[in-house]
Amino acid sequence: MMPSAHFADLEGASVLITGGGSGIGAALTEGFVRQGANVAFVDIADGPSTILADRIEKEFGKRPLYLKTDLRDIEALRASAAKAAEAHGDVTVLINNAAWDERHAVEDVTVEFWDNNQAINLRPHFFTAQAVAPGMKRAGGGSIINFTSTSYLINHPDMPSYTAAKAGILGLTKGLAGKLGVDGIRVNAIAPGWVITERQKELWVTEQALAAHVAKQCIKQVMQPDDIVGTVLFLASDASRMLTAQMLIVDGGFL
Ligand SMILES: NC(=O)c1ccc[n+]([C@@H]2O[C@H](COP(=O)([O-])OP(=O)(O)OC[C@H]3O[C@@H](n4cnc5c(N)ncnc54)[C@H](O)[C@@H]3O)[C@@H](O)[C@H]2O)c1
Repeated sequence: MMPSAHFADLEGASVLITGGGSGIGAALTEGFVRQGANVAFVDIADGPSTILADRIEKEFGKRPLYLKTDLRDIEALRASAAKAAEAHGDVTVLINNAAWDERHAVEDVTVEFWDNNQAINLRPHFFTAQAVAPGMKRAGGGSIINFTSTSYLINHPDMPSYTAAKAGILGLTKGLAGKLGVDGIRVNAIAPGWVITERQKELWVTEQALAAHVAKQCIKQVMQPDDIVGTVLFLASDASRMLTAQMLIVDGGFL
């Protein structure tokens, strides 16, 4: 369920989301459009991204700007960040959401696999921030929200390269927050628990694993992509004006 809250300062805000075409990112794209924000998103998945932009335009009369970009290509990513600012004004909300949660056995990991994994799961988070920071400074401030994951905290054994990147994102968040805070730029991380996207259903969900996971949550409900939106809106808005360098966990109270 989409959150009912309305944040007036997000109306007309220039928002850039990575991986905004499917999964949690798609819920974020819709969630920010619902607030009246001008959303640009980068993704590589043409089909879902175009279907999403069409649906949102039809439903809310406001089309998010889909910028096809492989975020492993930093020059292309920089160009897309510039296009978002051209279209909507200086980006004041950046959400680093895209990731690749491929499972991998320790013995199978090559240097190429490791580098490719980090090039999706960690490296873009720095370079998008670098790209939008001058515009945020010009605008008098901004909010950067980096997606990490509880998987690195709960002994998830099947994706060490991913969990290493997700732990790195917290270090990056704190490092950037310290540096960019003087310009009014806040940098926070959000760590979801298990959120049941279409991709999760296709690849990783089994009835047994999901039941066991939900049993450990205080709130015994399966988390949906929409359940992540409210916390991100809060972190983006001036409701969280003095909140920076933090990680908020949204996992239904997994114990
Ligand atoms: N779903 C979960 O259970 C869960 C749990 C913890 C953390 N997270 C985090 O939340 C965020 C969103 O997760 P999700 O499950 O919606 O992910 P997802 O894999 O379903 O979607 C990621 C999006 O990023 C895009 N993307 C992937 N590689 C790309 C590339 N090279 N260039 C451009 N775009 C690319 C994909 O096309 C997709 O639209 C991620 O950072 C993930 O690590 C998710």
